[in-house]
Amino acid sequence: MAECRARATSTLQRVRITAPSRNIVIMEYISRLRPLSSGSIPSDFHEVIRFASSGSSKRWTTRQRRDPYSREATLRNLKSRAAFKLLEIDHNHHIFQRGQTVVDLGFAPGSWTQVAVDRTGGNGRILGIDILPCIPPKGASTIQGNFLHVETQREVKAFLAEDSLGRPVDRDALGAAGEEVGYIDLERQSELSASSHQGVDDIKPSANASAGARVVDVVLSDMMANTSGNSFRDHALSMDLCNSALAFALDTLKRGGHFICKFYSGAEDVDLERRLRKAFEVVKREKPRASRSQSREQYFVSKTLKEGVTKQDLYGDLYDH
Ligand SMILES: C[S@@+](CC[C@H](N)C(=O)[O-])C[C@H]1O[C@@H](n2cnc3c(N)ncnc32)[C@H](O)[C@@H]1O
Repeated sequence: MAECRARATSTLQRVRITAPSRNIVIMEYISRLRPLSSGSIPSDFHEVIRFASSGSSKRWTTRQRRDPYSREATLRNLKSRAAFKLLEIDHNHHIFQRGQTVVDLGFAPGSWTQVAVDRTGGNGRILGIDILPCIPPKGASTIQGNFLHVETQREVKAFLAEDSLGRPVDRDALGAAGEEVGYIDLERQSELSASSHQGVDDIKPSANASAGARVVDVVLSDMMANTSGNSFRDHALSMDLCNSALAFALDTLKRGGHFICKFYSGAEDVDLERRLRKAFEVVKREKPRASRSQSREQYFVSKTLKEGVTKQDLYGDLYDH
């Protein structure tokens, strides 16, 4: 069954890559005309954090209203309060630089993606993946699919291997300077180009796509399904997601690249930490202040991929696809 479905909304362009097994459709946000101004992402976010309380109100809505991170996220046009976790991690560990390629696993609703777009200076290459359908934040491309499925990961690698995909788009190439290009124009343009030359609908993955091109500077994973209340089950699922994300990162990160992943603490997180230490120069556990104190979530911040480490070194043939 196709996991990645075609979706189109205004200012989105449909891009088809011919994957080995089937056609997939990826949403590429073509309108990089108005990247987030740096003023949209709080540089004074620690001021917000200072006012945070761990206050436990009974009702979620009341909690949201009282939560300074939620209020601040709304004011700053951020998709969710989760942005403040990544902002704190970046503040402490200096993850992002201008022009980087960033893969954001479990991106929806998109606040980490917004931070990545902003922190890479509006000219980075940002790709989000989520099992849920979600409109890409401005300046990012997204793929909908279950990241635990081999096919989804192949599609992500095929996208990354095509250097032209997900890059900032030249406004003048799309329409007259200063003019907003609408969805219908983009659709029409896409139809026209498909008939006249090799357009985005005909791009074949490069030969190195399935081998995993090492073009990524940062892999983020905030993936987690809704918690079930069964802490053993939640921990086990979280470990599956983290290990899958790490195996992917080892295939796609450049040497010196960084990997940040959320995990639900439990008996097996020491095994994950051991693997991370084999692969990265620096590994830290973080509990950002925006992470609710009653939640078992924590983050591994792993910096500087060591030379020559492969997923086979850490997992044998477990993720051999
Ligand atoms: C906590 S949310 C991420 C929030 C996001 N970082 C943000 O800032 O908006 C976790 C996301 O992981 C996604 N997710 C969970 N399991 C997944 C899977 N197997 N494949 C892809 N996405 C998954 C969920 O759909 C959800 O959107």
